[in-house]
Amino acid sequence: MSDRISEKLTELAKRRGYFFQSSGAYGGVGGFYTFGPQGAALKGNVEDAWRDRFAIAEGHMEIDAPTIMPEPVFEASGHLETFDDMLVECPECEESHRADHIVEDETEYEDAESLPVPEVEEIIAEYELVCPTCGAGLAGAAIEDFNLMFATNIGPGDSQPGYLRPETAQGIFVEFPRLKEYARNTLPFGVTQIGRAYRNEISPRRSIIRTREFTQAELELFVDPETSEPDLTLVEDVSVRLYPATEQQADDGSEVETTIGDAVADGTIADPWIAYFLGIAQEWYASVGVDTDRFRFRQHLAGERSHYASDCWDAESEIDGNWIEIAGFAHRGDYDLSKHQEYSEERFTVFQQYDEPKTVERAVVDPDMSYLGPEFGGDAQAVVEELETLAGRDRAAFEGETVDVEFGDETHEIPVEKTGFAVEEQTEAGEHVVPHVIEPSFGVDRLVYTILHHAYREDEVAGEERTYLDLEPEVAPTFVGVFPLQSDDDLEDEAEGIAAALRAEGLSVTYDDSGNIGRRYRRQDEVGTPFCVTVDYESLEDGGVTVRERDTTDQKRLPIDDLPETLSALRAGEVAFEDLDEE
Ligand SMILES: Nc1ncnc2c1ncn2[C@@H]1O[C@H](COP(=O)(O)OP(=O)(O)OP(=O)(O)O)[C@@H](O)[C@H]1O
Repeated sequence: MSDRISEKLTELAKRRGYFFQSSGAYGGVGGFYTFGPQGAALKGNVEDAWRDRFAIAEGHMEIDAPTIMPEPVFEASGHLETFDDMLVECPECEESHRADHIVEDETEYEDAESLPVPEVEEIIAEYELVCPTCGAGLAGAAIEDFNLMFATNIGPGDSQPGYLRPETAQGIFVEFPRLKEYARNTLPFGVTQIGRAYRNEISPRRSIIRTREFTQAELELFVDPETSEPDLTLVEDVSVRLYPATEQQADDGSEVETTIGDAVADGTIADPWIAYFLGIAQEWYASVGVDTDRFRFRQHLAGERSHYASDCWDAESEIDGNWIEIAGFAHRGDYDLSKHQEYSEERFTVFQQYDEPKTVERAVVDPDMSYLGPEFGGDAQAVVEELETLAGRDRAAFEGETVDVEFGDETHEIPVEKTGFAVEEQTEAGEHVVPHVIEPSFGVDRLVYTILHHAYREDEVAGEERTYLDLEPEVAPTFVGVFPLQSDDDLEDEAEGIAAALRAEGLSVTYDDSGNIGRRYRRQDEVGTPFCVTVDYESLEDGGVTVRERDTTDQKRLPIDDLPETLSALRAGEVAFEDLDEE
């Protein structure tokens, strides 16, 4: 069944309102999907569950930044320069493809993305690789670096270029100087964001797995590299399946079944913060319905990592026999904040107090800079601050006859004696630290896809084939379906009353009175609704209804008056259906 699930799921998703290609009235456009009523509800529930675990339970903040940001942000972040994929255009049919994906699909190379372009061109020629669309040979076709960001103009004219953000993270990094104030200048602290990201993917494919607009849930944890540590006792017993770089490189390498505690102890996971997040992610993924037998964490190979990341692991789920990345966990060092500090006017540091004051030698400058001249526009204090950062950072800069001071857009050469430069012993209470960043970055769409795929079931009920989604109650778009057995005013009134009472209890309810009861059950099974309630003529006499459980199709007669309480307890997992007493 496995290799057909994706196709069946795409069909089911469209028919039952999970997701479908958008703008269909105009022929559709590749890489854009609309989540229908069921899909939007499932996605919303997944996002709420993520927020509960990664923001609220961890005590982190959540922000909501714009999706369009000005060009300097992406100059600083490096996206303008390097956020490229390898584009190869077929000389025959002119279809665009990702050259690295063609190489990975057709040869033994597993990580072509990290190879230099000329090497990929050589591999294409050597293996005589062909266009996946028309079969024409690709040897000799030039590979182009294609930047994935969508460009736009902010305001009329083209004087202020902007970009749709390719990740939510930059919206957090650029606001760091303000966010650290909200954290009362104390490390570590975390900032989360759930929002849209945009990448002009060369060939979007495989349904909502690779799209051009998607949702990310990201957490940026800002830590002091010297002093901040996670509490690993909270996750040490969590069982995980790891695929470390060493195993991937070994001839007969395989995944390792271990616990977070053991993986840290034997060095398989070197970074304690990454270990911490893998532990909580493992448990959280299971709670929203990822099948942990079809889930693993894979470490990036050295060549695959971004140059600034000291370690990186991906969460991967198995879909029709292939592993797909659904989240990345990276230790990004001080790269992001240092870059924004370098390119902007702000300070991206936190003052970290020493346990005890230290005596240090420091270059100091004369605070009275008024004699520097009119070119500083009376803003001598800003020059002093500039010099102080220079003094603190780089003593060597003072060894010449002049020092270069960058101020405004210009570099000024200032004679050392005019700066009042001297070395003095000072007692310092602490220092300005550029925090390091640990980033768990979750893709919501790929997770929604994984949840649906892993929940897809086919069985037989009363001699008929049935399809159902074994969704966790916490994320299922509808928790309970309520039906009158037949078209009858009294039954309908009673059923509508029950639906209203359940909604008032905070449960998501679908009321359905169309078609025969068997079809209504099938409909809810396919949507993944855990329970259905049917009102029949006896209900009007004895105040009881039939409650049916999705997976087993077992039915029980339960009192109407208790339904809100009983169903809430079932949703919260406080009681199991099989343990409920019948009327
Ligand atoms: N085009 C996309 N469509 C849907 N989700 C995406 C897409 N690109 C990235 N994501 C999601 O965002 C998460 C974090 O983004 P990241 O930059 O690490 O992805 P990536 O390594 O570039 O992904 P890939 O290698 O598959 O392009 C991914 O794990 C994935 O779940």
